[in-house]
Formats: sequence, structure tokens, C-alpha cells
Amino acid sequence: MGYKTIRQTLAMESRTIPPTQAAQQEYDERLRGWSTYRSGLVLDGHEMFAVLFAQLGRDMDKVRELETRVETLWDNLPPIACRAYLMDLIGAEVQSTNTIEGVHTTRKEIAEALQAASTDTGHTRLSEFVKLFLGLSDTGAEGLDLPSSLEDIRRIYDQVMDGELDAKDVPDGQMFRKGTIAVWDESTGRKLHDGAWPETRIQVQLTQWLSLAHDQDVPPLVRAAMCHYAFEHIHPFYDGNGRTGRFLFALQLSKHLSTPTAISISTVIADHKTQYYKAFDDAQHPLNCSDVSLFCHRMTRFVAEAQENIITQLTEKQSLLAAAQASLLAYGRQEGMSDLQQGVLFFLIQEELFDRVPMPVTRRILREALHIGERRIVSALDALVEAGLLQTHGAKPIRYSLSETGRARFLDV
Ligand SMILES: Nc1ncnc2c1ncn2[C@@H]1O[C@H](COP(=O)(O)OP(=O)(O)OP(=O)(O)O)[C@@H](O)[C@H]1O
Repeated sequence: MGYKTIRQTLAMESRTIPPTQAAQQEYDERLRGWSTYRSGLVLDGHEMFAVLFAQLGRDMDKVRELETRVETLWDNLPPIACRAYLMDLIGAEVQSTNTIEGVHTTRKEIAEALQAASTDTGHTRLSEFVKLFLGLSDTGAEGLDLPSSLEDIRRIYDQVMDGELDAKDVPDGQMFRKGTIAVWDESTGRKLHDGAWPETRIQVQLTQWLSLAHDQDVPPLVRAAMCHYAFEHIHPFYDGNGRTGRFLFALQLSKHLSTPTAISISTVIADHKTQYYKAFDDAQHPLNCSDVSLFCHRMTRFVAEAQENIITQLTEKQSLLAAAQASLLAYGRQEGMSDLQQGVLFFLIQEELFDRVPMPVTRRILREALHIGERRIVSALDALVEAGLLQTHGAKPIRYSLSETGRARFLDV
């Protein structure tokens, strides 16, 4: 039999006492249980807790096993492919976390944000948010730490919501919101939840949240899921709680799992939005007394699904890359291409295969990646453009990508 919520357990038994009293008894028992992780965070009168029930334990193990496979695939990728895939995942993640909230973004906006953030050139819509995700990866300018203070949480929020906030939604309290806020079901108009209020309570609960986020005694997946639930329960802002909460979840995961896994969760949640909302709703039922075990299980399964997606994608892309490399070698030999020309083509093939919205690259990026000077790269690029294998984009700086002919020659294999 699977794990049952307190409410489900009560429904299965005939008790003579009122349901709230019976729920309280069951809560007291579960809180004292051997497999219970307590949070130290009191929500709606009950300390949030999670029971490490059998299936949750098995699925946490599954995440560990899948992670080994993700890491092997990731470690075996050439650095250029790694970077292109990372950009791809970040682009998809930012777009998905916005989509979950009905915030429209175009692929072009995301591509511009990625370009600006990764090359540190200028500021565009979402470029600050993209920078946060880059901070989770090894290639980020600086690794991002877990927040340690209320100010840290506010700083992350400001970066997530940079340029996205209506004037009426700017935090008007000391650090968070002064007024009230509710979560609504858009389709039915039903109120789902009232966020914490007043601001002093938000601050107290977020301070407890910070302790939980750093509590090494709670297993990382359970801890990240509990923190996600609690952050959304508190709902410290007027807008952007979903996006900030999911970013914090990714940040917590990134401390224990690989970067690709950590930055792939919103993409999965976007595909299962109903289950995601239902997991909050179920845990919030007053008779469930802040038992978030099933919420943690749901989030753990989202993580496993994200890992399975990565494994499928990387396995397929790696074999495409091997085929493209073989066809490049054969073609290079036949046409008497220089090693440098083949190096440029191999760079752009990786960009094309590992990023669904490939970024045309500048001469500077190619020079740095291939460790050569300007004159040699110009002559190699000119020859490849002349041969019809590359196309150019814009000027100052001019950028290069595979042309249709180049794509057909090396990628349609
Ligand atoms: N019953 C619930 N109680 C608390 N939080 C919930 C509940 N259901 C969903 N959520 C969380 O709240 C988010 C949506 O809440 P809301 O529409 O208020 O978001 P928001 O503050 O506008 O933030 P964003 O614009 O990033 O969504 C969801 O993405 C989810 O993370």
C-alpha cells in the first residue's frame, strides 16, 4: 500500500472523535515517527514535515542512479558541446518557468538574453535571470551560494524579476510585501491559498526557511522540495513567487546534482502543471497538517524525469556527433582541408547539434577556443564561407554559423 496522507488515513478508519482532533493525533504520531524529517517551520499551525516512506526512498535512490548516468554522459562531452547544451537547457528552463506563469517570452528574446549574459555584453530582457542560471553552472562567472540571509533572498528575487515587475507589484514592505496576496486557480477562479501575512510573519518564516535550507541532517532532495513548498506557502512577494521559488529549488539541487539536472526541472513541471498545482493543494488541506511527504515525492519524480530526458537527449546527440565527426573527417580528407578549417567546422557542428537555438559565433570566440591568431582564423573562415559551408551574420562583430549546405553535408547523416 502506498503512503497515505493524514486525510486519506482518517477516511479509511472509523473514529469517534471529530476529524480535526483525529488529524491532530495522527499528526503527533507521524511527527514522532522514526522516518520523519522535521522542518522547524510552522505553517498554518503545524510544523511542516516529511516521512521518508518506502517509495520515496526508492525514488531518491533512482535519482542517484540516474545521476551517475547523467554525469558520465556529461563528463564525456567535448567542452564546446557542453557549453552549447548548457545554453540550450538554460534557454528552455527560463522559457518554461515563465510559461508556467503565463508570462510570454520569444525564442529570440531568450537567445539575446543568453548572448548578453554569457558574453557579458549589455543588458536585455531576462539577461539577469539567465546570469543566475549561469551562476549554477561550472562556466558561470562565479558560483552562486545558497542564500544565507533575508537580504540574499531579496537580491535573488530582484535578479529573477529584473525588468519584469509592474509598478504595483514592487515590494512595498521593509524587504518583502506589506499587503496580502492569494494564489488563485486561473481556470476555476477558486482561491487556492493565502500567503503569509503580515510582513513580520513573512520574515520569521523565511528565517526558519533559511535554517532548513542549510540543515545538512535532512537529505538534499527532501530538503529542496520542503523548501520549495514552504517558499510558495509563504509567497513573500506580490509577483514572481513561482519563478523565484523554482530558481531556489534549482540552486539547492545544483549543490548535490549535476548542472544539467538542476536546470531542467521547470521544463518538466511545465509539462505537468496540473500535478504540480495539485501537489500543493493536497499538502495544504487543513486535515493534512503540513505533511509534505507526497509533495516531496512528486518533486523527486520530476527530478528523475528531467534526468531521463537528459540521458535520452545526450545519448542521441552523442551518436549524431560521432557520425558528423566521421563525415567531417572524410570530407576534409577528400577536399584537402586544413586542420584549422576542420576545427572550425567541428566547433560549429557541436553548436548546431547541442543547442536547439544555435548561437552564431564571433571570430574572438573561435580564436580563443582554437588557440590561434586573427589572421589564421580570418583566412580559414573566408575559405569556408567561399566553399558555401558557413554563413555570416551581421557585422561588428561578424558572426558565423553552418550554412544550409554545411548542415546538410555534416548533420543529415
Ligand atoms: N496552492 C498553492 N499554494 C501555494 N503556492 C502554490 C499553490 N499552487 C501553486 N503554487 C505556487 O505558486 C505559483 C503561482 O503563484 P502566483 O500565480 O501567485 O505566482 P506569482 O507570485 O505571480 O509568481 P510568478 O509570476 O513567478 O508565478 C506556482 O507556480 C507554484 O509555484
